[in-house]
Amino acid sequence: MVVLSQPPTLDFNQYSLLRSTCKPTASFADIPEIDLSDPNAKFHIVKACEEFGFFKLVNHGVPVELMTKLEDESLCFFKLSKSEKDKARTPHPLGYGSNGDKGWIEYLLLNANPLPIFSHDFLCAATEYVTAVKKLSCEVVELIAEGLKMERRNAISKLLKDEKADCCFRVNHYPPCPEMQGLSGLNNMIGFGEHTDPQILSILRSNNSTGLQICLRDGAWVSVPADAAAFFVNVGDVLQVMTNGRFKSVKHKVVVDPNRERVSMIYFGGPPLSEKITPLPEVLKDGEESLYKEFTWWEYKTAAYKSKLADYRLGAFEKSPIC
Ligand SMILES: C=C1C[C@]23C[C@@]1(O)CC[C@H]2[C@@]12CC[C@H](O)[C@@](C)(C(=O)O1)[C@H]2[C@@H]3C(=O)O
Ligand SMILES: O=C(O)CCC(=O)C(=O)O
Ligand SMILES: [Fe+2]
Repeated sequence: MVVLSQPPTLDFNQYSLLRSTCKPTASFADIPEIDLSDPNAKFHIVKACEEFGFFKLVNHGVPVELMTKLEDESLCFFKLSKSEKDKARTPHPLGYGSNGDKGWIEYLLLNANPLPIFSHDFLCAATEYVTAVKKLSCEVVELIAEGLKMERRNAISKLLKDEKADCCFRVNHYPPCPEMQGLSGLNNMIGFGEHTDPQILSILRSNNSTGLQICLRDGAWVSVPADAAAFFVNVGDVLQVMTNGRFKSVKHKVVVDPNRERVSMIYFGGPPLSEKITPLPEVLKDGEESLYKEFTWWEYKTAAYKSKLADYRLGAFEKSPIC
């Protein structure tokens, strides 16, 4: 029998943390929208990665039923009792997790290469979804290579296609929060604190609830309008290094409306652990030097997992300027 879980409860510290850090933010209609069927998509993607480190992807070819099937399966999991869900807590960081220092969230974090056996129906839906999104992520980075006029169209995609590629997949659930609903003046709270994603790129899909916010170059936070049929793509820290800072890893966070349930599914495309991360030679102009020290993805990931969510993780890997 499936037992519905009790809504999570807030203690005083969590409550102050969640409410104190959010201010209302304007919805931002100018998020770059890339139509994958547009022959110039590659140039628009490069421009969006340079200006925002973020874009919306439409006409991507992934059937919406594949998305909703996994969303439904995920909700079946999150509706289980706490003790059932706790059975999916595996050694940190993978498996089921909740709240912690991130915000008002519970999640499943899975290794995408290959996906672990979980429940049969969840596994089928997740496998189908991850296969489609992985293919899409390779298409996107191949367009990036073309847009950057690189000879090796597969310079980045070969890392994601590698059998040892360190990719992971996450489903986030931001449950409605009854304790917040009754409080006047509070119509939003931190679901996932501000951070950048460490990998090459992330592909996100959410249900029709808003919540995702990105930080623009001038430091302003803007809210991304929800679109359950689209994907949203983030430049990650590794892609920032591979483009020698030409693309910026976008700072983002989730601020949720306590009256609405949000579900998001994110594929994080990372390279093999042993891969040396350096700027792609094709991206460097004559005489341009790398802004970063050489490191492997394993070294970066290890350091990232020791850091706090909001830390500027690339800082430790930047070369000090020569005066
Ligand atoms: C606090 C942390 C959570 C995180 C690992 C980290 O130490 C810093 C980066 C965080 C992040 C952000 C993007 C992804 O959601 C994630 C899975 C990742 O690879 O880096 C999370 C990590 C996590 O939740 O375990
Ligand atoms: O849940 C979301 O919409 C975004 C979550 C996120 O940024 C992450 O999991 O890294
Ligand atoms: Fe993220």
